[in-house]
Amino acid sequence: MQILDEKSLKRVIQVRPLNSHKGNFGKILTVGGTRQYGGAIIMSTSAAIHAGAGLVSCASSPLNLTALHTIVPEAMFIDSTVAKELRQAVAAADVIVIGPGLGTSAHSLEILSTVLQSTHKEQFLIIDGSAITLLADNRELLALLHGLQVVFTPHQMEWQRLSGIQISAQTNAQNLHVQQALKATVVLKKYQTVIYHLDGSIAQLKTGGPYMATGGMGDTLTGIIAAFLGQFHTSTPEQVVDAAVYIHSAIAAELSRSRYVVLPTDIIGKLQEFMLHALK
Ligand SMILES: NC(=O)C1=CN([C@@H]2O[C@H](COP(=O)(O)OP(=O)(O)OC[C@H]3O[C@@H](n4cnc5c(N)ncnc54)[C@H](O)[C@@H]3O)[C@@H](O)[C@H]2O)[C@@H](O)CC1
Ligand SMILES: Nc1ncnc2c1ncn2[C@@H]1O[C@H](COP(=O)(O)OP(=O)(O)O)[C@@H](O)[C@H]1O
Ligand SMILES: [Mg+2]
Repeated sequence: MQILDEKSLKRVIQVRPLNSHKGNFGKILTVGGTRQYGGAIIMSTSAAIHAGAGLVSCASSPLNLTALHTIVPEAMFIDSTVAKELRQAVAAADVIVIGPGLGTSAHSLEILSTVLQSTHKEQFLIIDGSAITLLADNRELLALLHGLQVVFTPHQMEWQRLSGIQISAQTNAQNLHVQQALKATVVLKKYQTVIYHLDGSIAQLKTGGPYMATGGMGDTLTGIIAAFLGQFHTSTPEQVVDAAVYIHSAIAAELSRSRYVVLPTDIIGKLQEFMLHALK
């Protein structure tokens, strides 16, 4: 098993070519955010922007539009209640995040279904939060993932729902068995997160701690993974996911030296500086 460390990050982050533009650093679409959970998709979107994504669009309820643009005017907005707009936005993306704050209503399920039907095999699809819970409850949708490049980012309860493995029985052997059947990368989030890769290799995080236990922390991670997959093409997708998971907790660990808890938005605010330092 590989332990994630600074080297995991340094091998992925690259100096940007001078002759480049926003189109070279990934078009990201984040999908989620009901009335109740608007903050979740805003944090995912903001994290993607701060982690260097070239163009980021957020598909959400119009209720979240003003808040989104107040926090990150860099983001474009798609009305997720209009299926045609959503389909077009999915088609235009390199990386799609679905799930932060999506909720589990019938309308949330429609949005998930539209996104899964519109995603194609050249894109990366990061499935998190409510989208994992919805897939666990509507297993016929799993067939739509066939042939797609999927990264699941469940916490232990979401993984229990999707995999059927009780939290107390979530051993590497059990988890690998289900992950390999899903033919997807699984980032199992917990104290010392474990990443199960498509080739059967396993990476583990020893960085990070309970100062990260604030709602929105996982939503923020999805945006970082998306931005990294969208812009770092000299490493394998496995290495890129490892680097994104590492930087999220490495920033938290550094900030925890001077504060009791580290907020998801604190991590977002530190991404640009930390990425620059990783180049040195
Ligand atoms: N500000 C916001 O808008 C927020 C929205 N959120 C969204 O809320 C929706 C529901 O997600 P939740 O995760 O809150 O609810 P879930 O019901 O999916 O999971 C939470 C439950 O899982 C248990 N659990 C067991 N092991 C865990 C682990 N290792 N990590 C985390 N929880 C563990 C918790 O105790 C809790 O009972 C998602 O769409 C999520 O994106 C949350 O991210 C919280 C913040
Ligand atoms: N005690 C802890 N030690 C290390 N990391 C933690 C701890 N508690 C939470 N985290 C991290 O915080 C994130 C929580 O993700 P998640 O539960 O999906 O949050 P949310 O859905 O509220 O955004 C994960 O990356 C997890 O590894
Ligand atoms: Mg979550």
